[in-house]
Amino acid sequence: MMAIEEFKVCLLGDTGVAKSSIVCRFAQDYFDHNISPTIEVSFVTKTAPCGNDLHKFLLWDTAGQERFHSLGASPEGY
Ligand SMILES: Nc1nc2c(ncn2[C@@H]2O[C@H](COP(=O)(O)OP(=O)(O)OP(=O)(O)O)[C@@H](O)[C@H]2O)c(=O)[nH]1
Repeated sequence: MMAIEEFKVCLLGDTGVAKSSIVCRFAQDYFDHNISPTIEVSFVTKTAPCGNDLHKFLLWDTAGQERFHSLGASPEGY
């Protein structure tokens, strides 16, 4: 039986440093030239095989713009 290992990743950083673009490329293998700024926080999951196991990534993409108060917006906290 396959084991599932879970990884929790939170991206933090100034606005425009490409946090969302990295998540988009990682989760969907896609690049959007006109990607919108993140508001508060977005959550994405990606599961990928690794050897005989599965790796599940839980990704929190926070807003870089201070006015969105992303660190206080997560219902689960960090
Ligand atoms: N040329 C180029 N532009 C990039 C690259 N990665 C991201 N960008 C652009 O940089 C800008 C900001 O990218 P985002 O991913 O929205 O940055 P962010 O850190 O998530 O920004 P916030 O959501 O405001 O926190 C966007 O216009 C992207 O298209 C890259 O590798 N090359």
